[in-house]
Amino acid sequence: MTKLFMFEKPLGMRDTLPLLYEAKSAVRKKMTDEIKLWGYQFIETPALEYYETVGEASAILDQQLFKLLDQQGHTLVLRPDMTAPIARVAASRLLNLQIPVRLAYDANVYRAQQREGGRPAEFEQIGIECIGNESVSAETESIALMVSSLKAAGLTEFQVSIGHIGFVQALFLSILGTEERASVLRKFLYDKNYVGYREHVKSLPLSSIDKQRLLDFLGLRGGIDALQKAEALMENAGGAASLSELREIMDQLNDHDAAHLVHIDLTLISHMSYYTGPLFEVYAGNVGSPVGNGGRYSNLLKKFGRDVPATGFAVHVDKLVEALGEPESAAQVSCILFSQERRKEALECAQEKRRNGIRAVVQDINSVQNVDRFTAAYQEVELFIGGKRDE
Ligand SMILES: N[C@@H](Cc1c[nH]c[nH+]1)C(=O)O
Repeated sequence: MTKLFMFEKPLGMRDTLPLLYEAKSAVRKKMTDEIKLWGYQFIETPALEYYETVGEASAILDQQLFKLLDQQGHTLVLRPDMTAPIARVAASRLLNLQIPVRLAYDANVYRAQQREGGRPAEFEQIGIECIGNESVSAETESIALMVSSLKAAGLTEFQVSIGHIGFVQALFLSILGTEERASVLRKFLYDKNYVGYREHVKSLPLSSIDKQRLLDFLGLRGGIDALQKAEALMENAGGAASLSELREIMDQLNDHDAAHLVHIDLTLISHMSYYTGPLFEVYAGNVGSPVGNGGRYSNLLKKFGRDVPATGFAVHVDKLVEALGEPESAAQVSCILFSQERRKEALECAQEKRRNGIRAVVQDINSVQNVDRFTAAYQEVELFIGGKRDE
């Protein structure tokens, strides 16, 4: 008997059919090859982690975690990102061997979704983490490698925005006084709800000068001149160090020949609350949300007993594939149809093709119901049917 909902999947879960699978694996190969060329080492970690350690460190809303219980009664989570599991591995083992350590990953992560038709709850990220590197050059390398791996994947049109959470915090706290008020404004920025932000600022019990500063803050985007405007807006609010870090990063990106792809956006706020310094996002084509993002997180490793800063990025593979557009064509596959008496010839023909890197399907014609429909999916059809031809 057919069960109701037999073909349904849990909210946010998706199947990957052949065409998309091919596109993803091509992108995956190009990106991971590029990351390896920069000396990063790929690692794998389990999909399930303890809630109390990695789950809490992951800095994502609790309601977005998939939780379950193991046989011993411990709460487990499906990892919502790879940064926290990598911090766990690095802190427990790898940092004893080398500092800084450069690690990379290609893994599925899980974030529960509240609504139907929304975002995927399981998706693939390719990314890196550079752990224990104190200097600004770690951020620059992270951005430059993200740019380089996106280019390697074939992406030509994209824009990186870079901001600094330290600057936002310093400015907001100096004007608003409390973290609670600052967090309300940050939420508007995170949602990119600038109308809501403006309305909220106007309703605050502040001097008109301070209100204007908070409104002018929204304009701190663009080229290097945005940093000058930010300096003017700061009025001793602190945050000068953040701005000079950004200046330094932009300067260094010139040497990586990537500065033209990066612009300043001091209003940038991430969904990840562990960022402590520069943070960035990359947008491409007409994909509505970032294809990748990253930044510096200085306090995460402390949760695993190692007080070192780190930085990294992750690219959302499905969004990258979406930005790259439809693949030109499906993979080329030859179809070799045979009847029993010529099976050997058919197999030899297939072997020869495969040796030359050509994909080949070998199919007994007796099991094909409709030859035209079956062969329509293949680029080339060869027949080994009937009595052997006299050579
Ligand atoms: N883990 C972050 C991306 C990142 C990697 N390293 C630093 N940040 C995310 O999923 O959004």
